[in-house]
Amino acid sequence: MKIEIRNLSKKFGEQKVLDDINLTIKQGQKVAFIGLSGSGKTTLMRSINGFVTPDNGEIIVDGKKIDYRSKKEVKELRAKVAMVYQLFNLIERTTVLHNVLTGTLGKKRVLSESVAVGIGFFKKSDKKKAKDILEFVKLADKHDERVDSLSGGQKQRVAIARALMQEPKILLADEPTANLDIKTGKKILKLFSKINEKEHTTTITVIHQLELISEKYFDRVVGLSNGKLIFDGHPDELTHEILTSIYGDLESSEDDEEFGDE
Ligand SMILES: Nc1ncnc2c1ncn2[C@@H]1O[C@H](COP(=O)(O)OP(=O)(O)OP(=O)(O)O)[C@@H](O)[C@H]1O
Repeated sequence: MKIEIRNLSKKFGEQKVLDDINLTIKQGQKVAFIGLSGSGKTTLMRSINGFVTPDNGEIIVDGKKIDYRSKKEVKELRAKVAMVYQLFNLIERTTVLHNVLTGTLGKKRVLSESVAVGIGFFKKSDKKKAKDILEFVKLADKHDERVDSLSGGQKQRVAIARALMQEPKILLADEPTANLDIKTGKKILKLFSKINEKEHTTTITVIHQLELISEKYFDRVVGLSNGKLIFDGHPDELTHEILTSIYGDLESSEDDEEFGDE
C-alpha cells in the first residue's frame, strides 16, 4: 500500500519531535528510517499505524486519509499494518504455534489476554495457515517448542510469522535487529526482503546498525535529525558527508560523548 505523509508535525510538551515531514512511500518499497536516538523515527512510524496522533498534517494510506479520532478506522488501519519490535513482544511461556496464532486475534485483545486463549480456540484453517507461515520463516520444526527456549533470531522469526498471520499490506519494524548479532540481523532483513518479493508488502524498518543498510535489503533510506527529514535517497547515496549530517562526527571518540548529547 502507498503511504503519503504530508506536513506532519508532532510535539511532546515543548519538544518538536516531528517537524513538517513530507514523504511518499510507494506500494512495495523497502524503506529504512535512520537517525540518532530521539530524532523521531519511532514517532513517525507510530503515526502510520495510528498509535501516535500528529498535531498537524496528514497521512494517507492507500488513498484514505487516516482519521485518528475514529476508533473504528484506526482499528481497520491496524489490521492492514503489522508491527515487529526490537524485543519481539512474544508470550515467552507458550509455544511458537500459539504465539503465531495470536496474530489472528487482531488488536482488540491485549497480549496478556491472548495467552488465556487456548490453542483449541483457533480454527483448523488458521492452524494450517500458521504452520505454512512457520515453514516460510524456516521454523517448521519448532511449532511445539516454548518461545523461551529459542534464540533471539528465532524469536524474531516467530514475531514476523505472527505479523504475517495478519496478511499485512504494510510491515513496520522498529529496530528488529537491535538485539541480534550482525549475521542474524542480516538473516532477518533477508526475510523481510523475501516477504516483500512474495507479497509486495510495503516495509519500513527503523535501523541503527549502519553495516546493515545495503541495497540488498533496502531500496530507500530516509534520514531524520531533530524531527526533520534531512535525507531521502538510495543506500548507495549515503556518503560519509551525509552520514555526518545525520549522526554528527562519526570519527569522534565515544569516550568524549556525554550521555546528555543523546
Ligand atoms: N509518548 C511520549 N511522550 C513524551 N515524549 C515522547 C513520547 N514518545 C517519544 N517521546 C520523545 O520524542 C523524542 C523522539 O522519540 P522517538 O522514539 O520517536 O525517537 P527515535 O528516533 O525513534 O529514538 P530511538 O532510536 O532512541 O528509538 C524523544 O525525545 C522521546 O523522548
